[in-house]
Amino acid sequence: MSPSAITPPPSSPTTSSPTFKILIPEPLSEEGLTLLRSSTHEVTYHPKTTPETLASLLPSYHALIIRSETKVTASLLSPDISPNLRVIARAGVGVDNINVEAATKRGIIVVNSPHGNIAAAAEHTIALLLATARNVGRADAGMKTGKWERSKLVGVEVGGKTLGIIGLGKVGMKVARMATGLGMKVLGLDPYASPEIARSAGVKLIGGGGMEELLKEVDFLTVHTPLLASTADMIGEKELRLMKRTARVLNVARGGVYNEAALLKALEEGWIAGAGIDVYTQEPVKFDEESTAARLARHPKVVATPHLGASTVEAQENVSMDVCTQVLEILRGGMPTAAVNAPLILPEEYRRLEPFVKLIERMASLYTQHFARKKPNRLGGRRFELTYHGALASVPPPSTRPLTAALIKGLLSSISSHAGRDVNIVNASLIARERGIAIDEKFVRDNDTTTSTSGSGGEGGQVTLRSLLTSKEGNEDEQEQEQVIEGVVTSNDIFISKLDRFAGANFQPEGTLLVLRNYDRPGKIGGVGMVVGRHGINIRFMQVAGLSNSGGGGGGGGGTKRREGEEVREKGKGEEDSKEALMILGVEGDVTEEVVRELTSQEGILDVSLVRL
Ligand SMILES: NC(=O)C1=CN([C@@H]2O[C@H](COP(=O)(O)OP(=O)(O)OC[C@H]3O[C@@H](n4cnc5c(N)ncnc54)[C@H](O)[C@@H]3O)[C@@H](O)[C@H]2O)C=CC1
Ligand SMILES: O=C(O)C(=O)COP(=O)(O)O
Repeated sequence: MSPSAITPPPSSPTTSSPTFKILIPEPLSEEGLTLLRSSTHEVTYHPKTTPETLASLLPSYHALIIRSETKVTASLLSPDISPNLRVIARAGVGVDNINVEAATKRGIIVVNSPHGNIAAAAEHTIALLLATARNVGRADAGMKTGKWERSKLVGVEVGGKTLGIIGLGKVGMKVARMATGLGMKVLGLDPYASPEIARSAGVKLIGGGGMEELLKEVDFLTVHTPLLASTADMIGEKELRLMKRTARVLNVARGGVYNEAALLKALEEGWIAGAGIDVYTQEPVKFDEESTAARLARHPKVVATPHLGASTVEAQENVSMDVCTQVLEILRGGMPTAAVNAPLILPEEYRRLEPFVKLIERMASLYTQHFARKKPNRLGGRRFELTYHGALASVPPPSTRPLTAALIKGLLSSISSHAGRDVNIVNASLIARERGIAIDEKFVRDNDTTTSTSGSGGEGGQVTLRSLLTSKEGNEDEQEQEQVIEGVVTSNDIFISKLDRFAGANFQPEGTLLVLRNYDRPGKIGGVGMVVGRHGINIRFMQVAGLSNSGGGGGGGGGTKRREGEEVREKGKGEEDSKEALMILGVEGDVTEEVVRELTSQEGILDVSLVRL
């Protein structure tokens, strides 16, 4: 996807293939590892890294790929321990082992694999359901020690029984469908579930406050919520006491959604009949410490597995590919498909926004380097208005966060004073607020403006970036009150069509540009050509833009490309001396301060900006 949506490599051009460092401190399936190793990045695979080693390794890494055992705490996310970190990828669903808030504050993107192991988790739940019902664990353990026990291990059938599911998300719904297939009656509790979808899966949705009703009725209970402050200890002593003495409970969600001490007591005192447990508050369970988790895992009425919900060959391939693909995409500046701390934007929507993201980022960077270069701290206290015309205005996207993030990123990328943080979709609005930059957006459905996108099919559009002072300062000259850049997306390319008061040129915002404001008099182009030629600088293109109100764009050639050495007809002969024009040169070579000084001292040149995009 986009080479410019999120974060460019530190001080390296986005066009090259940068090398970043990726750390994988937990087991990860080979498919994703192979993908990472085929990139230009440096991959460190240490599947048994201890927390201490992790802290010592992290400073030099840009990406961290983990599963459930690595705890990414706020202290690991402090700038001194992980100064370069830009993405944490969870090869699985649950992100309760990551301090997402601390990551967000630092603009670190957190991604996961929301679908990759869902089938595995649901199937494991059914495995525990049946194993718990039929004492499979104890029977197997007995056989291994030579015991042929039949009468002690009489189980119960699940067909015709009632299963209660708390949390009807991806895993919960899958479990529901499988359970109805086993002939079970399914009751569901989830304040955010869709009643239609639940009904279509044969689930009777219990209304809000229906926990008590559900607990009293079910023969089996399974929880499939994430571990959140609101779901921690959701099933405790009070809830377990409401259940039938013959009921069995399952936990393939997270240790902590059931209160472990209460569950142990319920099993020991016979308030419930059994449990199937895959996840614990302490992982790995420390058996030598006799923790509550260890006592539960050892309990004869418990079928215990060591967090195996996602441990199938297929699920591990899925999650590994999901997160490795996203990590590579993020490291090359693109959009993740499953960012936990960024607004969800569908890949097809992002593809549509991609050229606009690129255009706006370049427009904003041009803004800073052209208008604000002498006073970069003056970005704060300005209001930036993005006006979308054409396709984007006709069918506005569900989210313009990538566009506003591109604006902030472009504004700040050429100046280093944004506290060393990379700007991305995760932290852009926070950084803008901190810097006093206000952003407005407008959608203008006018047919006229789309004319500049002719030939672009339906996907073209025009964006106007207008910057206004929010407070008028005494010494501000008039030109600084309102500054404008207009850009155009055609189906294949992006162009700048207006810069400040000057229009008539259409230049591609890329590479090194020299933007010269001059009196529109003969001889200017020759003089400029001489200076750059003397310094061995090659001119890729030259365009001249005239005052936009001078009629017909007045831009000396209306955007006609001029190459070095070509005979060019100087514009403005006979016009008043005071009339200004803008000369835009795309150049290759070492444009030093000296070159800029020399150009500025040329007769009739009012102002020169060096812009690197
Ligand atoms: N044991 C394992 O290896 C695995 C465990 N998991 C765990 O399963 C959890 C669920 O995964 P998904 O189904 O993919 O998540 P999901 O986000 O699709 O579904 C979670 C559901 O819980 C509901 N919910 C949240 N708070 C609730 C509450 N207080 N009461 C009732 N419902 C509530 C939500 O509305 C949502 O529908 C994950 O967060 C993870 O912790 C997931 C995969 C493997
Ligand atoms: O995806 C999840 O939420 C899981 O719990 C899977 O954990 P794991 O990656 O197997 O350590």
